[in-house]
Amino acid sequence: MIKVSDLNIPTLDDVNASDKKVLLRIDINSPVDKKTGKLLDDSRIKAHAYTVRNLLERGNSIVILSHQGRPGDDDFISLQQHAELLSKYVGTNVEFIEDIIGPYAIEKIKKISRGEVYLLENVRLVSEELIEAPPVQQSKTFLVKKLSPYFDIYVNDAFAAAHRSQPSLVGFPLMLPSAAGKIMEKEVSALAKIFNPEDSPKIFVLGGGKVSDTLKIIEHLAKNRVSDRILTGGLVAELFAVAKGINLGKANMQVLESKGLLSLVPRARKLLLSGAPIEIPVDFLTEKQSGEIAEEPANSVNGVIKDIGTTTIEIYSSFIKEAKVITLRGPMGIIEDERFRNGTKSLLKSAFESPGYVIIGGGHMISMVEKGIEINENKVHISTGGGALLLFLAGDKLPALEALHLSWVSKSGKS
Ligand SMILES: Nc1ncnc2c1ncn2[C@@H]1O[C@H](COP(=O)(O)OP(=O)(O)OP(=O)(O)O)[C@@H](O)[C@H]1O
Ligand SMILES: O=C(O)[C@H](O)COP(=O)(O)O
Repeated sequence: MIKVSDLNIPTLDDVNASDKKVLLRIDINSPVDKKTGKLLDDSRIKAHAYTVRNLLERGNSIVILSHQGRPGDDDFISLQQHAELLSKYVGTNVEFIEDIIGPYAIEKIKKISRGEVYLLENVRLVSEELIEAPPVQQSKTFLVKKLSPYFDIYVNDAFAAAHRSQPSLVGFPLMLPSAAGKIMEKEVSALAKIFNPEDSPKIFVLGGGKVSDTLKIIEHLAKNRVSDRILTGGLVAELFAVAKGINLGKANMQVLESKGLLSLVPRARKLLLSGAPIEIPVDFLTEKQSGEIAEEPANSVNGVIKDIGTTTIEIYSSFIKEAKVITLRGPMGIIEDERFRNGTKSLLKSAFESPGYVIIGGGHMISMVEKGIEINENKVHISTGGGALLLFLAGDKLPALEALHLSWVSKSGKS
């Protein structure tokens, strides 16, 4: 059993998870190369392979659900590549099923035998999966009603998606005996150990492109007074720069406008005015239409912002080196292009050199952790989570964990 604030969450040791037909939800949503459509990082796939192996050792048959990207985005792709990589890391064939709730998937699921593993197609192809609603409502969706009759238990290992109240994450626990998987268990226990609310200063380095989500996270961090300093990068920094009244130039304003981010400026401004400890870059690495790359002060930017500049790296690094806990999520720049990785890589280096605890989250951020470097697990936690990690650290109750608790209470009669 794991305890998250006042909630008991069942683990694989609390339910009968041997010789069963298991429906397993994982989060193998990974960064994708926009040009080739190939996965740029397989950290999450590698992590969840551990849970799949553990369930196989218990004599189960396993059907896996996961998502990749969001409809309309470049990284909204099939899970075929993921199945190949998962097979490699599990050490057994993970058959890719190009269906989710249709007759083909159902026939395959009916006939699955002990020791077999199937990965169903990207669950976000089912439109219901995009709608967030309470567990009771999600338990009545097509997805949950169609799949649950064929399984004995539901295992949720998707810590990285635990902040979403979507059917595949919160609907099944009301229909089936349910438990947290190994990665979910490991994440929650490690974070409870490493993230002591008393430790200070706590620094959050927040970048990347999920600006609306990150704004919500910063609102929660500020409201719950969890952070001493928030160092912004990526598009998140651009939003706060505009909210501060800095003119980022026509090209960057167009980028923000085309992504619908200008509507967030009033919320960002309110946070700044309320005294939230938000820092923005003093310089950027930019690219002009001619292809020329330059470092420009934040208040006189001409090119398109691609990374933070060297003075910002120096200032941010000095804060990082004095922190007791450093949490990093979302890159500082457009890391798909190696010319714009320096900001992110330098801040990661500073974090590793700092005496403080380091928590790294988000698919793009963890892809920048150098392969093969030695990680001291007592000092560094590399999370599979991005948004979920931050909301968990901000003290929010994650819907997927709440649903597992609800399942435990209703199926066992215990609290
Ligand atoms: N200045 C910028 N302008 C445009 N895009 C940016 C900028 N800086 C970073 N990005 C983009 O942000 C994306 C990654 O952001 P994202 O918020 O998804 O981070 P993440 O670490 O993958 O978190 P998660 O796993 O939770 O999605 C990258 O594709 C990167 O190109
Ligand atoms: O990468 C993530 O944070 C998770 O996979 C959740 O993805 P989402 O933000 O598209 O729901």
